[in-house]
Amino acid sequence: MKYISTRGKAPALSFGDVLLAGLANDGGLYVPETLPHYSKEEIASWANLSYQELAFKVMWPFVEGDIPADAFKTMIDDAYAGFNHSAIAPMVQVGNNEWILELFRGPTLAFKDFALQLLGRLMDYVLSERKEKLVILGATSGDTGSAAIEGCRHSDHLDIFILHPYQRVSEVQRRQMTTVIDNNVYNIAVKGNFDDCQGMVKSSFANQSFLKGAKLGAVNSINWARIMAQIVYYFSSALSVGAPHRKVSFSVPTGNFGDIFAGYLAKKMGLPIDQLVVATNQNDILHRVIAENDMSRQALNVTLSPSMDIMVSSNFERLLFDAHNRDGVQVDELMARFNKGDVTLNDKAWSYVKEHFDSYKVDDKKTCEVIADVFADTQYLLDPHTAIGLEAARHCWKDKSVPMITLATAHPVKFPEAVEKAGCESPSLPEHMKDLFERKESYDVLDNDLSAVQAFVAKNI
Ligand SMILES: Cc1ncc(COP(=O)(O)O)c(C=O)c1O
Ligand SMILES: N[C@@H](CCOP(=O)(O)O)C(=O)O
Repeated sequence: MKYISTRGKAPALSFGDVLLAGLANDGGLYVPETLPHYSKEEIASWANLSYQELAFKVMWPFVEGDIPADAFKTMIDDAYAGFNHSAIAPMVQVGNNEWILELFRGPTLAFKDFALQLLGRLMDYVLSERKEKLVILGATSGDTGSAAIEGCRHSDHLDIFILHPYQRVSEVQRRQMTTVIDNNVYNIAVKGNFDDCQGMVKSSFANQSFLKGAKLGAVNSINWARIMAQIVYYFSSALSVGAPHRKVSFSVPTGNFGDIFAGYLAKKMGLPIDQLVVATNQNDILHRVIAENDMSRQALNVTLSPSMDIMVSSNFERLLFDAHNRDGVQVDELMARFNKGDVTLNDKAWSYVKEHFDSYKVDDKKTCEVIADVFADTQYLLDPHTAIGLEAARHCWKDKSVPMITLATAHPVKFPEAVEKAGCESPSLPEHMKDLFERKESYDVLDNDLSAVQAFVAKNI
């Protein structure tokens, strides 16, 4: 499988090269040149597979040629061995035809584990084959950081630097990152917001001279392998409620547009998806562009769903590439305009976006109400991101005979502030995190300044 850049100027690469490259050297994001497509019969034949077997079926075409089948199977088995439910991504019913897909059963209690447990192993495999090392620079609004650290910390081939916005992640999220005291793990709190952190990561890819010859790698969803691993649970959950013999809809709490983009790809690969609902918090650029064709950048709000406090949604560029007939020149020009301020899409591109996505925005007050109401009705405790997803699902759901699956992207224990504001009791930490608040923390606080961050990285590799 070859991968091409959304801006059309970078060379086409194989899976192994894309995995290590992260961002394309023209500033674009890598996407598969072509997608595999599965017939209804073939998808139906996967109904009784384990999650791991299904993962192999779905992802194999993307890695074939670069990773041997047996090695890939072992990586998949190892990646999901640490999940605390045998179904890996179990489903819970919260209403008539209304489902929650629990994606927080991995070691760091967020959906990021699905991809990052695998990504660390894939990188390790490819780097050891090539006898190379990689410097990982990642940005997090709270969850990617700990999942990436957990996925990469045991590697001899990786040094990992994670930027999080100072005082803007929950305490549980921060401690999950900063209490990992390994020689190859560095946490940096940047006095800025997530977009600042992500901007620094992208600028560092554009000019890597500060690394003095070392190579930079990505763990954010700009890395194609992140998206690839997230496609699997759309298939597993849809199969469990009767697809492909019936349609299924999904509602996805959305920030960087990676998770829902994986759902869009599942649809293009043959999964009969009726609706894909983009659920946002007050940082609603994605809702505005889908509903009103308004892609203007506004100030970032601090919300009770901090992992979605994102204005520059990296993966939206991957969708824009399809919406512009995969013309990198148009995407390059559009992104240049976006970086200067606001942008509207041409009618054709906007129609494409609207054809595939519905959207809804939920504020903090409503988020708390949903957590409280669902708990009162079902005794099921939602995290604030999932609550936004569920509210958006209920608002946008067009055909109630089609099962609606809301992705539960994190465990509520990570967000006690929202849970308590909703009048619920925060659950206790799971056994493997019981002593999280007693563990020693280590992190550096740096100004919102690219050269300070790059100097820190250069000094520590
Ligand atoms: C808990 C949680 N929900 C939702 C999201 C949004 O996912 P995405 O950025 O893939 O849209 C994130 C972070 O990205 C998250 O950590
Ligand atoms: N919500 C994320 C932000 C980074 O998104 P990513 O999916 O591109 O890694 C987080 O929690 O860190």
